[in-house]
Amino acid sequence: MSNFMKTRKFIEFCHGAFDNLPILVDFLDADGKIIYMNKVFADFLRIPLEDIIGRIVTDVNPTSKFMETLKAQKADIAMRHTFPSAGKEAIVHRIPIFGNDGELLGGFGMVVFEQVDQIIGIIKQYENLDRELRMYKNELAKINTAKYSIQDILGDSPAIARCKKQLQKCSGISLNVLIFGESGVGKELVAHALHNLSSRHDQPFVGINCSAIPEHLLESELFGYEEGSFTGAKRGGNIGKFELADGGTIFLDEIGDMPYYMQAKLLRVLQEKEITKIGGKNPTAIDVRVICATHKDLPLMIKNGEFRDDLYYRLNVLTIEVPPLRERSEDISQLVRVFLDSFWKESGLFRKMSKPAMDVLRKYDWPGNIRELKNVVHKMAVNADDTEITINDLPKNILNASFESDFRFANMGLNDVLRSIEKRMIRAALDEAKLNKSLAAAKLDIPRVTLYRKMKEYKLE
Ligand SMILES: Nc1ncnc2c1ncn2[C@@H]1O[C@H](COP(=O)(O)OP(=O)(O)OP(=O)(O)O)[C@@H](O)[C@H]1O
Repeated sequence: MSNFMKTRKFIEFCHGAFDNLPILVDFLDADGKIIYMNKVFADFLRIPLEDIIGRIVTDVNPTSKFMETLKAQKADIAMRHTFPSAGKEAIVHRIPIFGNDGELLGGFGMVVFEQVDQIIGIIKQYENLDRELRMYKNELAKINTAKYSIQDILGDSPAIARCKKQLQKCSGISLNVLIFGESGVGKELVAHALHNLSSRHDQPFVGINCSAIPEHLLESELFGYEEGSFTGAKRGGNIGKFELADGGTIFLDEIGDMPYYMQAKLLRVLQEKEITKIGGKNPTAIDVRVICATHKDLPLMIKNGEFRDDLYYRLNVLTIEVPPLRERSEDISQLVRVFLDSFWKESGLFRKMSKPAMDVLRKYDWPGNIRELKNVVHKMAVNADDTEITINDLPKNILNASFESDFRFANMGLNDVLRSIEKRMIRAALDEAKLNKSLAAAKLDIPRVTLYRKMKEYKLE
């Protein structure tokens, strides 16, 4: 072998292998004599090739450390080295070559980066990309977090206390959860709180509303797609919500609106614990807790052939029922107070609810639940002329419903009903006017003397 490196055959081999490569390469014999160098290396050194071959490496390049490498018989990998003739600092490999018996045959040299500035540039570019990536990851983490905790679920009524107790129980068990309840009762809030109470709280929480995504996009939203899997697919493909939620929780809101064929795909994901992107060949394992919510009657949907029973049984392991607001009217005053406080913070306008107005709100049966209550309170706060929101600021439908519910079963004649309404309105106006008769008369839009007469008549003095 020692002979072979010095043979013409070896030099011919080097010419064939390295002459046309754009990589800077040379070979030395065991004494440090350069036996081969390709032209790109000689050009880099700015020394004619014929003045290099056959000379000791330090004669060609006085700063060379190759003699030390040969002496130490140990490779120097990715070393910084200055080539004075080129006027450049480069990164080089110096590798000793050994024969079968372990004897030193020579050395192989290679310039990895011709200029250290190049790598510094590459490192800077990499650092910038890394910084950008971290920024996007942070942004993504901010989007994919559960915003609400159990403390945000207001109310102390027995109905909501039962719900919160069940929530706490479910949070400790890492199984899928189905949340059900009417629209606007706070199912999404419960899902957030459930994630925040669970052991996955520092992992992503990714929500998707199955009814808000067009049917043909739902699969790619959930599972992602590979590049070129359909016309209009983005370069590099797209990551799906399940993958985004890996390690954490996915919240599938309005699960009752998931198309039937997608229900089968979801069931497969729950069973196999892996997802396959659209256009992808290999499944990826995922560890995601699934929380679903619906206001629909899933057993009825199963009967009608609209929801898969196998998926239902898979999802229905742990359930939380969120009660409608009409079953927890004790909580209304607290909710109103908190909504008015947040309105104050947002708008700078201080408002409080008068007692008669609050009484009506408490009696109303709120088909739109807390969402409706929140909207109504905010609207009344905006429209009120004074800091106190009065009965006059109530939406007509709520006021009418309040009177209707009072008189529907009362078995009273029209005159009695009218008198009762009149008496109640006068009492409310007096309450709100803090017994200031002129103000109360103005509120009722009647002369003061009429108010006095009616107060006497209804014994409201
Ligand atoms: N217990 C609660 N305390 C405070 N705010 C609540 C409570 N429950 C619900 N809300 C508020 O009511 C609104 C509706 O809640 P949410 O969206 O969670 O209801 P939902 O049951 O998921 O409705 P849908 O079925 O229409 O999706 C939100 O603004 C939410 O912040």
